[in-house]
Amino acid sequence: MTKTHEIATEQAVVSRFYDRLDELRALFRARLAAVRKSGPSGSPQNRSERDAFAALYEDRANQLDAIEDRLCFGRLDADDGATTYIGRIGLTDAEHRPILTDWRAPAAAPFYRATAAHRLGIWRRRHLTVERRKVVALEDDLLDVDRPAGVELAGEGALMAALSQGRTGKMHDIVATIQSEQDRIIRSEVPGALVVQGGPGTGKTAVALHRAAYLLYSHRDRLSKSGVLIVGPSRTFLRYIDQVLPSLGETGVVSTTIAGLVPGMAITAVDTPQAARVKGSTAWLRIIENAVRARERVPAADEVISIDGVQVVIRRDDIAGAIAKARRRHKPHNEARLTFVKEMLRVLTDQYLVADGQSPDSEFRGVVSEDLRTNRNVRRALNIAWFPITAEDLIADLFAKPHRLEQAAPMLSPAERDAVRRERGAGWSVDDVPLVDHAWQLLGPIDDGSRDRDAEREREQAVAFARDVLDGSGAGGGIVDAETLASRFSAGRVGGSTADRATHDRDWVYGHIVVDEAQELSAMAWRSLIRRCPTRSFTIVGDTAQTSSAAGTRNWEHRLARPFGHNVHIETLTVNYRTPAAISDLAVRVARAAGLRVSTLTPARDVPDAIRIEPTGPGASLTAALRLGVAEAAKLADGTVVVITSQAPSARQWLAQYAKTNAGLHDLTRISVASAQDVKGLEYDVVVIDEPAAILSGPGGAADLFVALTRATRRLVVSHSADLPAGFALPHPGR
Ligand SMILES: Nc1ncnc2c1ncn2[C@@H]1O[C@H](COP(=O)(O)OP(=O)(O)OP(=O)(O)O)[C@@H](O)[C@H]1O
Repeated sequence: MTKTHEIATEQAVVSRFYDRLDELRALFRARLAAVRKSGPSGSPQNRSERDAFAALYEDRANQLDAIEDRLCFGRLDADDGATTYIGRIGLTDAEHRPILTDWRAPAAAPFYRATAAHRLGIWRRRHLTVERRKVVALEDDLLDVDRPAGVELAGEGALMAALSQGRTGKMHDIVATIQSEQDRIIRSEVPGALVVQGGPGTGKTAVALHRAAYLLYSHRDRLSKSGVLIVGPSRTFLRYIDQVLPSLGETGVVSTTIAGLVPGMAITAVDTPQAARVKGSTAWLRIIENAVRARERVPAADEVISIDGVQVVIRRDDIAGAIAKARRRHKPHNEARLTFVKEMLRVLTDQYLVADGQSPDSEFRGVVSEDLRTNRNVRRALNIAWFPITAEDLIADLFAKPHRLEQAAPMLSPAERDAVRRERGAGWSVDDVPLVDHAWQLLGPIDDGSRDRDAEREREQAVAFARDVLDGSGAGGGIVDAETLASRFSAGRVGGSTADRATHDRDWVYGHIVVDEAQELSAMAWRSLIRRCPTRSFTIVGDTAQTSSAAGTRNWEHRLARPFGHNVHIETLTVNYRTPAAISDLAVRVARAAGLRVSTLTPARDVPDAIRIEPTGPGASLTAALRLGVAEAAKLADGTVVVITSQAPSARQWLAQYAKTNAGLHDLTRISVASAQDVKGLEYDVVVIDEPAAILSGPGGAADLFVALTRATRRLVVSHSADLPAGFALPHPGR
């Protein structure tokens, strides 16, 4: 058969898959519309079934809508004559016979694993390149050279084609070209923490995301209820990866940064390396506990308070007893405070009634207790003894008030305590987030009654709705009243998707957590994550050579031993799929010369003229870099350019001004400006680095320069007026 015929044959198959996809989309949309049309009436059971079906149809319709490009990308031909088509999702025909196999199904594994040496019963693996529903190319890997094939051998053509494409600013899935070392990790059933260590561009992020999709597929029952959390280094990074899982048909995943773990904390401050190191230590588990305990204290002396001429004494012994009683409840501080206050009010009410000549069982007991509760002096005295406080206030106080920190943190040296000193209102840093998170666990929310009021309002609405249902349907008949019905409604309520509920619940426990750029996490940040997944089912990806945070790690075993014990399995990726060989080699040389312990990197490809070094006059490097960036962007037919500089704010101003004065002259949408920190985990077609020596001597040091040097998929341009750091000398200098 000629190649054209082969393509036509495959086109017929692929068109059938798209027809079926369209049919299913229409089917689920119609079902969803029908369920929604049935309205809110019906028995409570009908109503909750209706909600469940609506959620199911909506999920499936959304999933089918998200799948469009490259629905089918592969075909396996087995020795026994069977043919299997591999796609992003599985499809069955109208008679429920499988026609397309999900890439995550066991039957699809040979597509990624089979080699000539280990054929796994497969003689041909075919890559289909499909653009807008049209089959445009075929590439075959013949695993049994004795078998004839109609088309020429294509080897790694599909992979190379994928790697050479212009970048769009969004990460794409790699489902059609996953390599076998990556597939092993994606499908790994390792319990506990699976660490994927690898140099830049080795596909760690891609592997982590595909593993999340794989786990959601193969452990759907468990994970669809608990959900998967993805933790990335920045919001920009999360935006960069946000299409990957939907394109694989998975929409129910929550993503966040460490900073985003505590809602409402705006990160505006940056810690010194010394402060970051101190704040990352698990000594804070004890320090914060001490700080909370310091808000539960027996006063120095008894206090006499007069209420309407009757005297009551707030006795130290009574306070000590009430504190002990409240602590025995093992509830968070703000919640346990209710027990403390209740106990003190009981004691004070007794005192008052006796002092007023009444019996302790007096019918006025309730009134007296309420008077005491609302009395300003009583309130103040009880607050001093058991202070209601938010997590943010507790931590801000520790930083701002040296005596409080000294009291809570005797294990820190005076220099360490000084390092974390910060005025109130000076803003939060990312290293503060795990501390506030831990404080929140020990404190809980302050109960100001608003939660009760909200719950009460919600309940009133539920009862009103239940009454309507009873009136409208004639159901109940004295067997069930509106209140009971309302309770049943709320018990069986469908409260949005798992991802929605997880996002809004601070105590949510996930079934699995994926952590990217995990080398940056401090020991305290690991605590925050473990609390969100106590089963310790984690995929952890990172590169210890790229660590820039002083609180991060350079050794996985060391950092993960405490939170995970022996449950840590480390895998390594070595092939660099991103950077052309010349750039990859340069980056490794510079990093090693700067003292980084860089993992071995084997570049998957090279491109000619990948490096250009541009010396400039003193002080002219940044402007030169920006001009070079603009020129590179003008040359690109597709793709993105970034100028990485330690002076990002000035560079942004320059670019904005340039855009104004050269309006219409250049398309500046392809070019952006960033610091080395900003580009962690990201990639661009062309990278222009301004003054590498300045990045090397900046806060992130060699790791930041290594990150900057490894972002380019096509070309690296270096602008410098200062001497280049060691390792830059090119074996064959670029122009
Ligand atoms: N099997 C593959 N097929 C096609 N593209 C791949 C494959 N593996 C990785 N890539 C591509 O290589 C690039 C680098 O991958 P990725 O960002 O996952 O690397 P990384 O190891 O996380 O890098 P870094 O440490 O710099 O963040 C991406 O464009 C990714 O799509």
